[in-house]
Formats: sequence, structure tokens, C-alpha cells
Amino acid sequence: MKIAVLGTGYVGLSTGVCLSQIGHHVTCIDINEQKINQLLQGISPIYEPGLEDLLTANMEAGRLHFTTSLNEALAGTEIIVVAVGTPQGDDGAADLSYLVQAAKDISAYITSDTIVVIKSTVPVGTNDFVRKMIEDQCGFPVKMVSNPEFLRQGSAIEDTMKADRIIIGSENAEAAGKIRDMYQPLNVPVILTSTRSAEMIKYASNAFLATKISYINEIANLCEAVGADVTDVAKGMGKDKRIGEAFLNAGIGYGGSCFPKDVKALLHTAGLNGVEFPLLKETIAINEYQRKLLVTKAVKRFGGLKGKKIAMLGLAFKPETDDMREAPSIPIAEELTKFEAEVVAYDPVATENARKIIGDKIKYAGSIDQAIFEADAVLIVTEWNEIKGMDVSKMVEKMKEPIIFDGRNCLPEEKIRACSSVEYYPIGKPPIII
Ligand SMILES: NC(=O)C1=CN([C@@H]2O[C@H](COP(=O)(O)OP(=O)(O)OC[C@H]3O[C@@H](n4cnc5c(N)ncnc54)[C@H](O)[C@@H]3O)[C@@H](O)[C@H]2O)C=CC1
Ligand SMILES: O=C(O)[C@H]1O[C@H](OP(=O)(O)OP(=O)(O)OC[C@H]2O[C@@H](n3ccc(=O)[nH]c3=O)[C@H](O)[C@@H]2O)[C@H](O)[C@@H](O)[C@@H]1O
Repeated sequence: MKIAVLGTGYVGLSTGVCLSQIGHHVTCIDINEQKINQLLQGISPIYEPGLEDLLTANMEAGRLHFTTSLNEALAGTEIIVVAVGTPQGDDGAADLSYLVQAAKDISAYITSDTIVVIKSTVPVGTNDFVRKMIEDQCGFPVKMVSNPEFLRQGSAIEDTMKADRIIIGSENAEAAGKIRDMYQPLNVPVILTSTRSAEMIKYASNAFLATKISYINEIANLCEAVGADVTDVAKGMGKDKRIGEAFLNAGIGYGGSCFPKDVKALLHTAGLNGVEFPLLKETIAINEYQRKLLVTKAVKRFGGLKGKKIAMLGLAFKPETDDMREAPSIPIAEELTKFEAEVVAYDPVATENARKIIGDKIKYAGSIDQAIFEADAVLIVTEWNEIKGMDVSKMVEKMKEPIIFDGRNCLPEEKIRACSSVEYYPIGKPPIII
């Protein structure tokens, strides 16, 4: 099939690469010339394991193309997949301005046979609204399909090629069937729904996962108060198949480009429709509290942070990505500087992106050793393998005081116990003090 993908972010690129990998001819288009120039050289503009290899292989095989030209991408194409950003607007609602522009862009090129697939995460009713917009401009009925994406950054390719399910929402059975055929080589279970249900499935899934995280974080806070261990509690809960083990890692709250904005957008949709949804309000409130928890703990331990050298290990919102959108490291750095601490941060790949957001109110180190040298405390913010694998006994020897606040519960207990002197404060577990 001949397919065009609008947007070369995490979703557009992963979709383009995976559809070409299963034999389709795909042209990806972006308004960002710099991204397209990089892609034309076979360079991925984002850090995503495995992406660049598949990108270059499919380009060399002649199945994957990149352009900034609407005409080149859209003329004569059978399927147009829209994967542009839908960031958070000022009022918490999804900002649909990129989508509206994309709809205007494509309406000049589509025919009555073209299928328009919206893969971006969009509020319920958006497919109907976009269809009307395009139909008003082109003057014939348009075949729309809602096909939300469920990939995670850091495992985008694996998640796309081996998805748990593919949601195809459409009021047009022929269009839905064609999109099912498009994905057929992936051999993944397909669920056919209305467009509105498909749109809702995406938000309901993300909000549920975010709520699961806030729930375990609240249990963690209670575990600390009563002397229980949240890791054991989560393990014990997760073995119940009705609960499941995934997304029960307590920590410093969820971040990233989607959970924070999607939970708020769903709450906004609820409000517009007269549904209060207090559960989601609590999910957000718990997350806000959790994001600052490491600083709260450090302030409690030291009685104040003025002049203390604090090493932040990890900046990206999660490992295996250089994405800093809504990363907990941002409010943590802000809080630490508010308390006049001297902050030195290290991240294996996200430093450049972090510098653009956090700026020079903190220092950036080129290695873990540099960051922790003579530090009064270490705050573990992202559980990169390099950070999990550190030699903790050697590390604490280089610090002024051997104090560690582990926001991801990622350092193995035996490594802590092997230290001759340490104060280790995890989340939702008793501290280890030697
Ligand atoms: N990042 C993720 O892990 C996931 C994101 N999503 C959703 O997918 C959508 C896209 O997300 P990301 O890929 O992270 O976005 P992104 O912000 O990384 O990339 C979006 C791209 O679209 C381009 N763009 C904007 N307007 C355009 C137009 N008119 N024509 C062509 N290109 C245009 C931008 O230049 C940018 O390169 C969002 O709705 C997001 O909520 C869904 C699942 C996972
Ligand atoms: O809509 C989206 O953009 C995507 O959002 C998330 O994917 P992603 O944001 O890439 O990353 P996750 O692995 O879900 O982690 C999100 C945040 O939750 C945190 N988290 C995750 C799991 C957990 O047990 N505990 C926890 O604190 C992570 O540290 C991270 O900050 C969803 O997992 C994807 O299914 C969805 O497609």
C-alpha cells in the first residue's frame, strides 16, 4: 500500500518505520526542515533504541521516504496517517492547532478513495470535527479512521511491531477493513469500534496507568509511615492476575510527553460534559506531591539545603530516552535551587535537552564520578542502567557525606549493605543506615 505519515515525532517515525518494515511504501512528511534533512541522511532526530537501524534499512530498500513537500507525500496516496503533536493547551485541554493545520494541508490532496487515519491522541469527537472540516473544503464524504497509538518511548519499535492490540475506530466498514489489512502482517489482535470509543480507549488507558502509578505511590507513602516495604507489597499485589505486575513501581511520579497532558485533557473533557471525575484530580495531586518528594526528604534530613552540594543522577523522564518533557528532574531542580542548594546533574543522553529547559541554574557533569565528587547527597532521578549498575561503595567514598535518596528504588539492597558507611533513603521502604 502507498501510505503517507504526517509528523516525524516518536509516533510518526515509529509508524513510518514499522509500516515500511512490513512491506508498505511510506513517505513521512514534516514541517520541520531540520528533522527531514537529518532523516534524509539516515539520522534519527530522536534517541530511540533500534530505530535508526530500521530507518536506514528501509530507506535503502526504497520503501521509506522523507520530504517536506505536501505534493510529493500526498499526491496519489491511498492512506494518510496523521501523527502530529497534540500538546497541552493553557486550559488543560489538548491543543489541536497542529491537527487543524494538518487537516487543511491534506484536504487539497485527498480524493473520495483516500482514507484519513488519526493516530495522534485526540479528545472524543475530534475525528468527527476533522472529517467535517475536510469535507467542507473538499466537497465529498471523507473516510476517517481513529487509530490511537500505545507505544512507549524507549521501546517504541518493539511496542509497535508487537503491540498488545490495534484499535481501529470508524463508521466506515470498508475503511476499517483496509486499515486492518494494512496491519495484517503484524499479526496483532484488532479491536473494531466507533471513532468515539477508539478516541476514549486511548485516554482511558493512559489515565488508568497514571492512576495506577499514583495509587502505588500513595501506598508507598503509607508503607513508609507504617514500616512496610512497597516493593514487596507491589509484588504481592501484582501476582493477582486481576491487578497485574506492571506499572506498580513506586517512585517520584509519572512524567513524559503524554501521561501528564492526557490525564489533564481527559479531566477537561469530563468537565465539559458535566462529569466531575474526582479520581483523576487526585491522580494529578498525588503526582505533584510525589515529584517533589526527594527534595522534601532531603530538606527534612539536613534541616535546610543552603550551600549543600546535591548530585542529581538522571534527567530524562525515564531511561532509554532523551525526552525531557514533563520530566520530574525539572521540578526537582527548581525546588533544590529554591532552597539554595548547589546542584550538579548527570544524564547519559538527555543533558543537551535538559540544558534547554532547566538552563544554567544547575551545573551539568560529564560522568557520574564528576557529579558525585564531594557531594553532600545524591538524588537518583532516572533509573538508567549505568546508574543502577554503579559501584555504590566506591561512590559513597567520593562523597562528602554518604547520603543517597533513591527516587526509583533502583539500587540493589546488597550493594547498599556492602558499604562501610551509608544513609540510603528509598521510596516506600525503610531506610538503610550503616
Ligand atoms: N510520544 C509518545 O510516546 C506517544 C505519543 N502519542 C501521541 O501521538 C502524537 C504525536 O506525539 P509525538 O510523536 O510524541 O509528537 P512530537 O511532538 O514528537 O512530533 C510531532 C511532529 O509533528 C510535526 N508536525 C506538526 N504539524 C505538522 C504538519 N502540519 N505536517 C507535518 N508535520 C507536522 C512536528 O514538526 C513534529 O516533528 C500526540 O498526539 C501524542 O499524544 C501517542 C502514543 C505515544
Ligand atoms: O500516550 C503515550 O504517549 C504513551 O504514554 C506512556 O508511555 P511513555 O510516556 O513513553 O512511558 P511509560 O513507560 O509509560 O512511563 C511514563 C511515566 O511513568 C513513570 N512510571 C512508569 C511505570 C511505573 O511503574 N512507575 C512509574 O513511575 C515513568 O517513570 C515515566 O515517568 C504509555 O505507557 C504508552 O502506552 C502510551 O502510548
